[in-house]
Amino acid sequence: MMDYSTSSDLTTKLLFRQLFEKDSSTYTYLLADVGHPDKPALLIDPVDKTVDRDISLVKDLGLRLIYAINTHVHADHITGTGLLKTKVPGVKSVISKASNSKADMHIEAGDKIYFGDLFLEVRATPGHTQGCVTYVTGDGPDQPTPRMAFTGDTLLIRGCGRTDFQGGSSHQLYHSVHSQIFTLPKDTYIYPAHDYKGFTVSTVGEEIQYNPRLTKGEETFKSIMENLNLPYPKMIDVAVPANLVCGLQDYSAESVAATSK
Ligand SMILES: N[C@@H](CCC(=O)N[C@@H](CSS)C(=O)NCC(=O)O)C(=O)O
Ligand SMILES: [Fe+2]
Repeated sequence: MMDYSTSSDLTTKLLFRQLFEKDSSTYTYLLADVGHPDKPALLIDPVDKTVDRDISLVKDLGLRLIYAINTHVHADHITGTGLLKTKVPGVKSVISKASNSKADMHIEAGDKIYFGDLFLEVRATPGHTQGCVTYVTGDGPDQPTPRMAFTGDTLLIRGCGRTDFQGGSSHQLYHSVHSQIFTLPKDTYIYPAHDYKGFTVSTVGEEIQYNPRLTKGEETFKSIMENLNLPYPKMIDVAVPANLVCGLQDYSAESVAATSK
């Protein structure tokens, strides 16, 4: 009798959705282990404005949301992680220790964030901000998972995050990308936190070959970054202080305590 448990069946354990918030051109990612009886799920870089959409999708798919994760302290929109905590019981907020922000869990390089049998591994990729991290999918015990890197604003498709505020450093960003992202297998999918040109996904191999900034030597890269002449994000003065407390704009003692416990 034929064995139909082919490798494509084995990869169906990971449920993956890419979601978009149009005002800030932000991607939010939903991942879940649907092979696990609880169907545990996580959201990467949720936006406050689209939290209800995300919760509704989680419900439709019968998932149990356990983590709301940020790649960094965003400057252009308010994170949905704090709001998700108030709307979905049991959700834990996650951000890097180096971001110096309030969250339930502070992660650092090498940590693994498990959802069911699957996990995300943390890589420190500072440069756009001091606390930027990239989350890379890892395999379950006996199931291969498509390899994906959630790069936040460190590596964008054919671009990269700016380095002119929030402790940014083009020297650090250059080395983060070359040592932590470009060393991943070339077929690793790149999923960034934003896209302004209509791209949705790239690969490590594609960016090594075609990224117009990061294919250059470091000195040329620094010069490109110094001459971007981008206006500051419109929401920076509101977004950064709010995102340092998980996106909750209510600074009452109860709310901050709830966010940081
Ligand atoms: N116009 C937008 C902000 C655009 C912007 O500055 N994007 C950031 C990522 S969000 S912190 C960035 O790093 N861009 C790099 C680039 O090359 O575009 C707004 O006003 O919100
Ligand atoms: Fe950013």
